[in-house]
Amino acid sequence: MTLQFFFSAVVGIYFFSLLYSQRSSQNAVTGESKKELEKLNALEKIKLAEPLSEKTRPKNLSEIVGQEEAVKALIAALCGPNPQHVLIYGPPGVGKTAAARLILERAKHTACSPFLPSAKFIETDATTLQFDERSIADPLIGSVHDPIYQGSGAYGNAGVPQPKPGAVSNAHGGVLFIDEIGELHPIQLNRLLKVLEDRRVKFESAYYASGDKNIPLHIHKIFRDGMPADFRLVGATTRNPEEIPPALRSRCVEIYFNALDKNSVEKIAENAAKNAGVSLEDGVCELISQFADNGRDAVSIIQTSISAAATEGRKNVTVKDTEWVLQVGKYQPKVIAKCASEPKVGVVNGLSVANLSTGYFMKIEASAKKSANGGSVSVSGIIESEQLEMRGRRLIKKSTAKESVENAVTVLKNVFGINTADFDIHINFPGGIPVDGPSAGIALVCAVYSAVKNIKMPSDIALTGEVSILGSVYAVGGVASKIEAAQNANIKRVIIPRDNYRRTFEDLPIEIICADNIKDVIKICFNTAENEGVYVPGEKLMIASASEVNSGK
Ligand SMILES: Nc1ncnc2c1ncn2[C@@H]1O[C@H](COP(=O)(O)OP(=O)(O)OP(=O)(O)O)[C@@H](O)[C@H]1O
Repeated sequence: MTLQFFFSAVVGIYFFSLLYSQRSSQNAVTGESKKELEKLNALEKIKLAEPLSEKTRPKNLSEIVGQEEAVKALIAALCGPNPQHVLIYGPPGVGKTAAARLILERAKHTACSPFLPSAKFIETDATTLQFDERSIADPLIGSVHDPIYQGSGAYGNAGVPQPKPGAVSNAHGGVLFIDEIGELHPIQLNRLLKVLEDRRVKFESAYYASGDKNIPLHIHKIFRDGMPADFRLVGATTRNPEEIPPALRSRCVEIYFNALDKNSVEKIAENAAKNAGVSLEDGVCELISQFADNGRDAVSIIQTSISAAATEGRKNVTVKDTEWVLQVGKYQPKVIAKCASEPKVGVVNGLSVANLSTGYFMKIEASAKKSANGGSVSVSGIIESEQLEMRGRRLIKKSTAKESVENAVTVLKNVFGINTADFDIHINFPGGIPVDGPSAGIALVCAVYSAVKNIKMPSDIALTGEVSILGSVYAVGGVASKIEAAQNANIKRVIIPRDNYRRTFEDLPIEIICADNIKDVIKICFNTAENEGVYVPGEKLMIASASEVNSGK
């Protein structure tokens, strides 16, 4: 009896002290939490003014400058009754993110759109989405927090696995924007594609048992049916289309954003100042456009100029303010290549393109010296090879420009009977512009032809087109962007492959001439009064008018 009483007393004291320590630790936690909550509320009350970056941001799609076609394509893809997934290509800072943000707002105001007013725009960046092989934490797709990782939380103690939604579920019913989507790990991309297919995320856990009564109903439902993830994907990338996995490309509408021209950069600076409620002295926008490579640079220069003016209590930005910003920011003026005013021997205007959307005007130079030693061909100014990161693989690509030079030399032999072994030929690509070899084909033939024959190449013509070793001219990519680059360089005529011709080119303020064969190209370029008497292959013709050539006469 005494022993029984003793044991009951010990057990009683044990449970009392356990209860007491639980109560006191609960009190301590509640007290600590109260203090933290007060601190958080105090932080919430502190508000700085709206950041300039938000004030200056475009407020609607009409403020997205220089991307009219791309914005039209975005509206078609996302604002109709059946929105599609979209992949946006384009250089950095040209409005891809800004346009994607605004497109959902437009869709919400379109009667036939399935996006509800509450639809969310979830933004994430693939470069910050770390890939976790064990899927313990996956901010993109979501993950299951197994009890072992939850510690002593309520679910952890009860042995309940907890599914955590990722960005794909947070975007349910809205748009998921993934910047730099080309940087996603291949396994992350495969998981994303599966979600696009199923429109929900399926979770698995070794801790889940369908008959476990401890597990709450909502968790049973998630494991059984998956978590909803019906959204439209908008991926943006600065990479080239061929570097993006075909499985992703085939599920998306592909839209191209252009590099911005001088006028667009000026307009962006002007709009940013207007949105910030600041006036600009004449010449500020013009000055910015000489230094800013893209819209982001323009806005950033404007923002700092506004801040500089504000330190003196002004709401107007002067040219001096901006000059100071450019000087302290070590901005360098952009070099905009223009065509030469005089024709020259061996100097040809070429056109190239990056991302299929950014055209470049570039010079190609050739010299040919008589050789007594069997001749030689050398090339300078090109990158010999480039390394591509492609879905986890590293590829080394040989320069296609070098191969094109070899093709051009063969064309001179095969088509024009020129013995190139009589010359030391040097071809130079000045300016460090990326050269897409095949499309420089016809320009290369003209450069070497001009150098070998010692006849001048007109300075107002630019060329793009691939040439076969038998002289046919083949279609190339990015012709519209190349023509735009030619216009900016004050070019008057552009020779393009006939298969690249589009009716819309008729409305351009620049003459577009189509060619099927390299002989046509040589006639157009060299059969000029200035070259009278110089050998030009084929019968001697007057330069055909653009309409004659374009209609194939
Ligand atoms: N075409 C444009 N029209 C209007 N504003 C622009 C344009 N391009 C850039 N901007 C301005 O620059 C800011 C940054 O541009 P944005 O983030 O949209 O570029 P991005 O193309 O998405 O670049 P990145 O690939 O580096 O993310 C925008 O918030 C906007 O203020």
